Amino acid sequence: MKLQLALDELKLPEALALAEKVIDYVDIIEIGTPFVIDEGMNAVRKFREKFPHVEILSDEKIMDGGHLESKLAFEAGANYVTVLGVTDILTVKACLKAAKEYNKEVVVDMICVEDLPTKIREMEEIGAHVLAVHTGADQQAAGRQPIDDLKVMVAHAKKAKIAVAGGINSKTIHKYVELNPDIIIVGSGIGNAADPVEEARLIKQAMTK
Ligand SMILES: O=C([C@H](O)CO)[C@H](O)[C@H](O)COP(=O)(O)O
Repeated sequence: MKLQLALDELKLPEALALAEKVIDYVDIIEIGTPFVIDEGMNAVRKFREKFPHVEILSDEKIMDGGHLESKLAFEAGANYVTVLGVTDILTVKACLKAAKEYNKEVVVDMICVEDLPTKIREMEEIGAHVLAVHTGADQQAAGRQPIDDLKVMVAHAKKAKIAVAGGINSKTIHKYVELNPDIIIVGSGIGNAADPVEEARLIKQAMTK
């Protein structure tokens, strides 16, 4: 089970400094969507330079132009790029084509997908590498969590790797670990913690028990 650190809210120097502090507990560094909007692929390149052996995900949440936008991430050094499950299947296929050319992986973010079982089947049929259930920040503010979607994902996914995101922290990590996803994504739980290193340590400890 991998821990993905989502870097969403920081500027590049602060994000690099945070990652350096917690890197021992982190398997995948996510250049989060707000960070991508702010810094572009420059952030992916800087993290690739600084952490040559750590996996990097570019959270572009692609909605169109799947091949071109995936290529940007892979050429900058990302191992994974995200595409939205709610988009056209042609866009996801275009991301997968780029991933094959660069020997990288595509994560389908299932945020706002209404019929998860059908979408899971469609995404597995075309060979998506990772399927991520995700309760977004605005949904979290309305009190929602990704645990029920993760249960549906675990019941229906047969071959894709499974990821989960949405407000997870050291207090809630255990119920997600019990469902044994391949990747647990934590952003604000670590980034906004009073002691981010201790929070990352507790989360990783819960994942490795
Ligand atoms: O994908 C994310 C969100 O849409 C902002 O871009 C976050 O990276 C993801 O939800 C993890 O962050 P937390 O929910 O704060 O753990």
